Amino acid sequence: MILTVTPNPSLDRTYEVQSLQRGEVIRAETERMDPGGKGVNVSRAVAAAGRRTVAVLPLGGAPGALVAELLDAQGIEVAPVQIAGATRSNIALAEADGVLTKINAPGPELSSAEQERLLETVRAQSRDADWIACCGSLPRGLAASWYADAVTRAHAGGARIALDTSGRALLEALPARPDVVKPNAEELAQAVGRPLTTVGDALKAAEEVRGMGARAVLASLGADGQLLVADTGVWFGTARVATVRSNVGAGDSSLAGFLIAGGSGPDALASAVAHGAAAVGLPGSVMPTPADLDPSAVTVTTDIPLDRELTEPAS
Ligand SMILES: Nc1ncnc2c1ncn2[C@@H]1O[C@H](COP(=O)(O)OP(=O)(O)OP(=O)(O)O)[C@@H](O)[C@H]1O
Ligand SMILES: O=P(O)(O)OC[C@@]1(O)O[C@H](CO)[C@@H](O)[C@@H]1O
Repeated sequence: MILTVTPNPSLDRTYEVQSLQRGEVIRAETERMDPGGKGVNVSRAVAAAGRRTVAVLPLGGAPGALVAELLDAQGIEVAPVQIAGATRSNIALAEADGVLTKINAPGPELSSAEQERLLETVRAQSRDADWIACCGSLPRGLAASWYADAVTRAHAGGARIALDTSGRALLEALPARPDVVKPNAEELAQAVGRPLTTVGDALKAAEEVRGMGARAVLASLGADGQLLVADTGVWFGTARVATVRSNVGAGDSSLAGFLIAGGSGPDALASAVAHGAAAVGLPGSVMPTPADLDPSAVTVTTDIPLDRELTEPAS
């Protein structure tokens, strides 16, 4: 079973617009709502693959009730922690040329009693978890060391931990030795404190993050693919993508693909890349089903193109 923990979930609202003009009223062509937050998306992708998953998340207010309803409609098993504050709503504005602008709200503040209930729910649910994916930003009230504590407790219970967060929450969790971390290029650049312009830069940064405690690093490099850096080897994966519709949740879909395929080695990387590529072809944060995957479009190699410039250099 893959347990996911999303301390700061969201109601994701995506609007497809022709283009953005600051200061203007922009009429959207389509709108959609998805239950969101990184761990929630991992659970949605794992469930779409027909595998068992439970999503632990605090929920509150009308947006929280809607997130619960949407997850229920998708058949996702949820272990909710009811909170007094309202779950946030995050906005994605998808322009016709493929550029996506995202506005992420800070989310509610969790009281100390709510924080305790969240940890207790994770503990109770983690008994039969093979993997625990701890994902996303921390809401106000949770200390930057929260993921570090969660990793330590989960390891004590025997589960493996995948961590997808950024900034201080990531840096403070690394010494607790998560089994895999999944930074994107920007998060990787932030973690090592320098810009990344080539695949080689990303590889060096990932090795440094392993030096800080991560057992393996699955670095997602947007359109440039993914790097898996582990003690068993280094692999680079890419996939052909016909149309990019929305990259919201592509990283989460990738992490789900990685965990579904065992969570280590080149086959897991191939699954991660196939899931990321399929996710970008779908609207909003719709997670791919096995029918959306095209394994024949995926290439995984140990021949790392160190000098290849990143399409979007990260700083
Ligand atoms: N423009 C693109 N073209 C092709 N593949 C893409 C593109 N964007 C993303 N992907 C695929 O999806 C994976 C994850 O994307 P990305 O690195 O943007 O994740 P992320 O920033 O963590 O996303 P999110 O936080 O929205 O889940 C990439 O490594 C790649 O395999
Ligand atoms: O603010 P965070 O927690 O860093 O990210 C939240 C979020 O952007 O991540 C998901 C995409 O990965 C979305 O469903 C959600 O809106």
